[in-house]
Amino acid sequence: MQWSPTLTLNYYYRFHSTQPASNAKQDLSNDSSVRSHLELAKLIKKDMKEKENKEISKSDKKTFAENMKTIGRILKLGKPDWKLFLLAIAFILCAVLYPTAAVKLVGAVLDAFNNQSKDADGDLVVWGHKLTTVFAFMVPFMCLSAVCFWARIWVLKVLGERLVARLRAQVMKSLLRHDARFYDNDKNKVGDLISRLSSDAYVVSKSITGNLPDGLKNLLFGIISSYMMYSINPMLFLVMLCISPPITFGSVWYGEKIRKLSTKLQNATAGLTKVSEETLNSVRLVKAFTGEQKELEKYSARLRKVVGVAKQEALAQSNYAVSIYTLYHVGYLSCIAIGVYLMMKGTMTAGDVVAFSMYSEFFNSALYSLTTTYLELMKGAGAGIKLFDLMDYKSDVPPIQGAKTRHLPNEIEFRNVTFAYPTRPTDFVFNDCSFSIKSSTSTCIVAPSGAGKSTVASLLLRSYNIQSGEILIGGRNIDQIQVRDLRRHIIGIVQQEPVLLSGTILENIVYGLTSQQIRHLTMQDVIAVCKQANCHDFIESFPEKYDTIIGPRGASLSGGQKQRIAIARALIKHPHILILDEATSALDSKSEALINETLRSLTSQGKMTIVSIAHRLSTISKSEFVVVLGKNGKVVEHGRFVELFSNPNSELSKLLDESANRQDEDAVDEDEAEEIEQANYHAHELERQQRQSGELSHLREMIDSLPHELRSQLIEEITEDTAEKVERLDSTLDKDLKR
Ligand SMILES: Nc1ncnc2c1ncn2[C@@H]1O[C@H](COP(=O)(O)OP(=O)(O)OP(=O)(O)O)[C@@H](O)[C@H]1O
Repeated sequence: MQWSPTLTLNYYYRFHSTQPASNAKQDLSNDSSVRSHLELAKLIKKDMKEKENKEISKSDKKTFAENMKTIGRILKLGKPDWKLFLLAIAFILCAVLYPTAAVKLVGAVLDAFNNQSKDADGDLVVWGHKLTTVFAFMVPFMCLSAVCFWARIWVLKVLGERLVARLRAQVMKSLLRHDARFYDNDKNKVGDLISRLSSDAYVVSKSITGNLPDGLKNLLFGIISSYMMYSINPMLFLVMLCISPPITFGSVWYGEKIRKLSTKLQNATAGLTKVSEETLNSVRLVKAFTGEQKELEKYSARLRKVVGVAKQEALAQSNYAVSIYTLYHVGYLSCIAIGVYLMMKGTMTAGDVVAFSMYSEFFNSALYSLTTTYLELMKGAGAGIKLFDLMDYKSDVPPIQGAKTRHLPNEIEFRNVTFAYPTRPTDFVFNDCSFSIKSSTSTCIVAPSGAGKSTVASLLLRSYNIQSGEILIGGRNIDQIQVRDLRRHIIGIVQQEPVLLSGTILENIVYGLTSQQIRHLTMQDVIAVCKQANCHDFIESFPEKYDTIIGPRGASLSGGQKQRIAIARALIKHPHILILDEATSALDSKSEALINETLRSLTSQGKMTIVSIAHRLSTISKSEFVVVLGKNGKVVEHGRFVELFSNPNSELSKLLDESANRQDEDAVDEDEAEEIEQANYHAHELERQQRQSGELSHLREMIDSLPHELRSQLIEEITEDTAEKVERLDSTLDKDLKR
């Protein structure tokens, strides 16, 4: 089926019509055009996104109790700072008292002025004191309030940063403890996790340290101004109370809508971070495949989404603000109107009306802010739930459970192991698989691509739990050994694509050692290991030698140099078992031979069992034993390399023949191509020669057909030079034909 815009429309229509989505997907999947399959990929991603959104909206519907529980958990994180928190509250109290007293003073001064209450010196008397005395008290009070205001902001900022640091540290700690299953999950992409650690932690901290004290301040404002209004005029206060609830309920209802939109915005921003993170991490690949435009389009699509949600949020926020503003001023104006009416009736003084209206403003704004506080708290709780979800994940492989073990005999046994990756639970990589590896030997795992060689390494490191069977090291089931000890003291690994961390070469080499081990280590020890790994010479050739900074992920080193440092990093741990997963694939034959010599001497001294994973015959042949895995998840052959290799019917020979044939086929293809090229050249030359000789004979025929005299005359006229030219042409033709 050819792809066409009509087809796209068709599928679009189907997706938005009653036709089941699975049918459209099926059609696309059966289609042979690449565009259909790319379209299918888009639909699959869309499905995944929808699923994710459903989960988000489910988590949005957390109950009030759950949210409160989360807030309690967040507050617990701030426990070490409770004294600082109390201090902040004291500052808030002090900062609140001054403005409420100032309002009272305004009313009192107005009334004193209206009533002309003066003392014998003719000075205005307020609250039984001269106005100057009252001001002499109010000015330092105001200064103290300003200091408290400043201190409140400072203390809360510090509190917030400490809380967010504690939260981030705890999340990071849990993330580092999670097993491979967690990271295999598509939900836990690195970009998402980074976004959780940065923005969600910030939202939590802001909602607790910013909102909780603000809420407290507004609560105090609300209580004090209610009391003041009640004391000025209880009836007017009751009227106020009738107007205020709509503000409260309106705020809560609309605020909830805004909260949902801002969660949506947070998620859209997280998506943007994810895309940019992936693109920038693979920037070399993007450039090599000129994928800049594609990446920019992906990023722009995400940006458009963010702007779209931000627009919705902006609209909701302006609607919210204008409704609150209207309600708020309706309350305020009604209060003034009733106050003036009461003043005219003589039941209230002008000072009381002014003070009451100012208190009502405090009251309303406190009520409004309290609803915002509530919503922000809920937002913080939402972000907190996501962070606590990350922290609460239960690893299948807890790092510190099991017996502490530092020394074990080096033999390995896979006993009836059945295993499928958690993300593909029905696709069994091993099915009742058994083999054993003798102590202090070197064994190579050989298998067709995708048959599970690297999975053997993952299972030995206990990155995953197996479904059934046992994996034994030195006769002990590895699920009874503490994972941390297993990885720290028993197994050393050099991975297919060794990852180095930013820092110096030395830091990378000693990365796997504990601080105690480093304390007893000398530079001579490091150099000895680096010589074994054949990396000492090139490290010494750098100006900063072992203190050379190697850039992020070892960017300033070649693939082979990285591999050798990774080998040194594994060897320096003196592991009982060394796993080499295509560990020497980037090395030249000289370096590989040197390293193999080191490994041979380590195994012959009985210090180490080596399990290597390789494709190349040169690497496989260095191992004493070979385990051949089949595609059926079982071992198809196991034995000494020499014996299996010398037997042409062995599975190993067949596997190696297959790959050799593949190489031969490639070579045959190259020969064929050369032959075709040569044949084309000959054909072309022949054609040219025929054309030339054809033209010549035609000329001869023309000359022969001329009358005798004319022919002689023409021949005379043709100079010797021309004859020579013809001769030369003839001889060239002869040469060409001979060639
Ligand atoms: N994290 C994972 N989640 C799900 N499936 C996985 C995961 N890692 C590997 N697989 C699948 O498990 C199977 C075995 O993979 P493995 O990497 O062990 O093969 P391999 O023999 O080392 O292959 P190669 O020689 O190509 O490196 C493959 O089908 C692979 O797609």
